[in-house]
Amino acid sequence: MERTSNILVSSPNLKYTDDFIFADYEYEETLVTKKGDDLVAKPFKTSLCLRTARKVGKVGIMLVGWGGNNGSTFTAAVLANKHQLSWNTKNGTLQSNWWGSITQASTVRLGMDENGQDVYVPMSQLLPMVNPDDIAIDGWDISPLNLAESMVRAKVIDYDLQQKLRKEMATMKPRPAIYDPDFIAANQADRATNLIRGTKYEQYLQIRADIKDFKDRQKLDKVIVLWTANTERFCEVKPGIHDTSDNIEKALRNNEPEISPSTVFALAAIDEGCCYINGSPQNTLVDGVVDRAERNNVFVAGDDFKSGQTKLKSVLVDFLVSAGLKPVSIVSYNHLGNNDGKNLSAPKQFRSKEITKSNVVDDMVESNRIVYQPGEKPDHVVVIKYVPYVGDSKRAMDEYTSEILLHGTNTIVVHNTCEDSLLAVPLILDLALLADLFSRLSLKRKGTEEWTGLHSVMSSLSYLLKAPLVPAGAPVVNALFKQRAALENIMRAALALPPNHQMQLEHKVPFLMSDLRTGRLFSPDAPPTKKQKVAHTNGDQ
Ligand SMILES: NC(=O)c1ccc[n+]([C@@H]2O[C@H](COP(=O)([O-])OP(=O)(O)OC[C@H]3O[C@@H](n4cnc5c(N)ncnc54)[C@H](O)[C@@H]3O)[C@@H](O)[C@H]2O)c1
Ligand SMILES: O=P([O-])([O-])O[C@@H]1[C@@H](O)[C@H](O)[C@@H](O)[C@H](O)[C@@H]1O
Repeated sequence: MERTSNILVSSPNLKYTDDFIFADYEYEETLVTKKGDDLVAKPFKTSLCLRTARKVGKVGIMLVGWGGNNGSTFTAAVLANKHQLSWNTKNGTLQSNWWGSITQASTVRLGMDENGQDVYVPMSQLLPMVNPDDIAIDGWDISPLNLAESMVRAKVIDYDLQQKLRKEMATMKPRPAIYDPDFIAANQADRATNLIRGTKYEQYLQIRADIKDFKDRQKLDKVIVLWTANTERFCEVKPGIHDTSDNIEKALRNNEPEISPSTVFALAAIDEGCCYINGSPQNTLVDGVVDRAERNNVFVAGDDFKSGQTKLKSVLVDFLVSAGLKPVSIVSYNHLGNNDGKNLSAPKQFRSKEITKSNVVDDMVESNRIVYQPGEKPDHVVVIKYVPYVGDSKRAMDEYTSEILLHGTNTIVVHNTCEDSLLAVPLILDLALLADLFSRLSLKRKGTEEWTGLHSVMSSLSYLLKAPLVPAGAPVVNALFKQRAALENIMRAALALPPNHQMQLEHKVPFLMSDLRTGRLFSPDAPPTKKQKVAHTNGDQ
């Protein structure tokens, strides 16, 4: 698709200034209340104003775990696309791309043309977004290898492309990081030689200094800190320690053992005003961290990139349940041989991943009380095995068994082989770009003065995460296309455009079909044109 020209919305509800896009938007919902045996559905609307800052500024991403498969592959992908590199393989010459990134390689339905045909535009064109070529990258790793050495170790990028990237990536070296052997597998100890020594609080101060240093050196307007380091065991959440910002501050200063390295990174990022995103499954974002983020008006998001098996599961189960079928057994097995798989071969680290991979069907099951009794759930098993030989090429096998008409059964078996990092890296880009976009979005009730941002827990990013963190009391949505619709429609609202409802009545209702043909559909108040008069005379209503 050729790069479209700028999208301009022509509406009395939208105003462009040099600095902002202002949108008046009627947010509509339906309140359902139970009255005796009746469910009463009452539509309601809230008049909102949305404001999107147009100036994107210079954005930097600091990766925790920069030297890992994802971190090194992300860096390679940014540089390969920035320099528009091509490279030779046995299948011929290949060009760089961002396939798998919804911001860079997916489209959104903008509306329809005068013939009623859908018009799609790149998601990146809807609202001002960071250009991936302009991103500055830095980060930390407990391993001392520079990014070229890390890329070679990862064995993800084709050899010829590696050669074109090595020189520039060799100049990139991860900053020393926080290592606590109690939180990641013992088999990671041999790479843990690039460390910040001292107490947790001293380490916290060093991380803050690192962020400041990066921001100053690169003259950045914004830094996003994203965890793509090893999966940690869940921390044991303790009242008086993890529950409030003040308590976690005290615990940090007291060197509390149950404050994990990832939570130290999160607190440092938040206190430097940086959005913090958790790409792994552990419970980094405990209540005290969220409390801190809310007090500092900073965004957090997590947990665990939704890249492969789980992403497919959040589509398949949604399809089965919404089709009135009843998934009764789901088995997800995979083996892989990268360092992530090595770390996950330890029981406590696997348990973190098992949790995020298992909870993804809950909302879909809850949505259908016809096929499921209250509390009833499918059998659901997750298995991950470490097989060094296959490296980053994850082999996933899934079996979905559902009950169908008259208690028949249907079994779907899926086999999926992929370079796991090539699936995760586009999500890292999207998480960062969408976090930046939504941090430039403000809202207020129409007729009031005070603008406020979205909630600090950025649940709008849930499409990209296995176990979406949501504000207290909010429902967790895992169904992938509901998540995607939410993302698209929030972006449309910022342009004063209604949600995509997919009804296409102009192709289903004869008089609307006629209005479409005559052009009356687009200007119902205008005096009928000659075409419309003829249509009217011909009885086309
Ligand atoms: N498809 C995917 O690759 C995918 C999908 C979902 C989630 N994840 C998660 O993303 C994370 C990274 O995956 P990966 O394949 O890049 O793993 P990896 O093991 O290759 O990279 C992790 C890096 O983190 C470093 N590290 C460990 N502890 C650290 C710490 N405290 N501070 C700084 N660096 C530290 C390690 O040295 C390593 O270089 C894992 O937690 C994984 O579960 C990956
Ligand atoms: O995203 P997904 O394919 O469901 O889950 C993946 C697991 O199957 C894999 O074993 C693990 O190494 C990755 O980190 C990722 O979490």
